[in-house]
Amino acid sequence: MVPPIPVTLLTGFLGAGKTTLLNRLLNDPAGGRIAVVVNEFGEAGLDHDLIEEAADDVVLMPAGCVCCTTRGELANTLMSLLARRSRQELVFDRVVIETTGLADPGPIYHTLLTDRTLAANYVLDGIVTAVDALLGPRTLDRHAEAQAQVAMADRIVVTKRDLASASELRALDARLDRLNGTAPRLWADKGRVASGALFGLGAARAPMPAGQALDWLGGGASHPPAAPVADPLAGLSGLSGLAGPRPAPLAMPAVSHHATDDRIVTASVTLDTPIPAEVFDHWLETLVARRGADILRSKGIVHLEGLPTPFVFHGVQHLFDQPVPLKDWPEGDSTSRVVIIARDVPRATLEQSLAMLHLREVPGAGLAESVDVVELSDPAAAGPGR
Ligand SMILES: Nc1nc2c(ncn2[C@@H]2O[C@H](COP(=O)(O)OP(=O)(O)OP(=O)(O)O)[C@@H](O)[C@H]2O)c(=O)[nH]1
Repeated sequence: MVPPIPVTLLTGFLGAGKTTLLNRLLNDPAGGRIAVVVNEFGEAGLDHDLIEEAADDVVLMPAGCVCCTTRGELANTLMSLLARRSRQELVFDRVVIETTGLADPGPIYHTLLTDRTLAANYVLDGIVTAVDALLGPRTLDRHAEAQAQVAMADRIVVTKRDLASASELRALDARLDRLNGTAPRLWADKGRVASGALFGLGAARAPMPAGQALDWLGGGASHPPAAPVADPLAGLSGLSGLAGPRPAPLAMPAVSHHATDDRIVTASVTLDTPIPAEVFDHWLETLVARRGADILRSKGIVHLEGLPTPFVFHGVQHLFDQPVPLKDWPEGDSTSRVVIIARDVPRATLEQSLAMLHLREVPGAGLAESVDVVELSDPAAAGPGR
């Protein structure tokens, strides 16, 4: 079977430096040959004009925002890329979709997953979000889209470092920690990042080594990108936001106290014993049914009862890619770890939901209500996350 083509979603607010980054990525040998999908916002087609290399491999989509008005168009564009590839008119190993600054990555991911032909031929490699070191904080104050782009990211690239003071950089760093403590962070110098740092992020569907999965699940904020985790157990325990049996060298960031960032909340759980499959399914179904639209990212390494190795799962909003089996997992280790990043869901609600994973069987109606349903089903309860 031909392996699916990895797709990178390059997102970030207007002017954050996406095109500058993309121009560098096109020259990164680690990326192989890259087909680029960009879209015009307005009529200028500015991005297209700015992309210097690989002109034949750049596909310009019609005007409109890639996340909503042109979802069908995006599907058509990706299909046309496939057709041109099979006719050997285009040769490429991966696709980068540069979204407009206002785009929410969720619907694009939706397109990739739900169109049967696209899903068979493409797989999301990762979401890369550019954040402007100088203007980023103000943008985050004002635009929920910018917060969502950060919260959903697998990698955050801070751009224009040369324009910000050391204290501004520290403040931004702390803020990004709060919005997304699980995505490794790097700095781009006029678009330059370490070779390969933005590709092969682990969301792609392939058996994944344990260390890589842990890195993907979140090694904590770091720049340069986090080194592979030498001791998978240490990495895993360190990601827990809850008290665990092991020390937590990479503790989850504290919940934001900034007024606007309070809308984005991360909660996580670590479990030492395998989870009954029905409990896991029930938990996920309940969460998605009640809060699917508010779940920006969910990811985890999950050890189910009766299975020899854990698998990696990840989702954007209510959509989930195929679970990926993990290889090289330490024998005898049954640790599971699940992280949820949500918007407008109280932290206590997320933690209550995650607590369901400790159950040994699917709760009956009475227990379900006491554990999660009351909170989860009550949108009025969704105030600023705590
Ligand atoms: N000083 C400085 N300027 C940068 C850096 N990276 C990008 N820029 C500048 O920032 C401006 C915006 O960069 P773009 O790459 O066009 O940003 P974009 O996110 O693609 O912009 P839109 O497509 O309009 O959303 C350009 O003038 C870049 O030259 C950097 O590291 N330092």
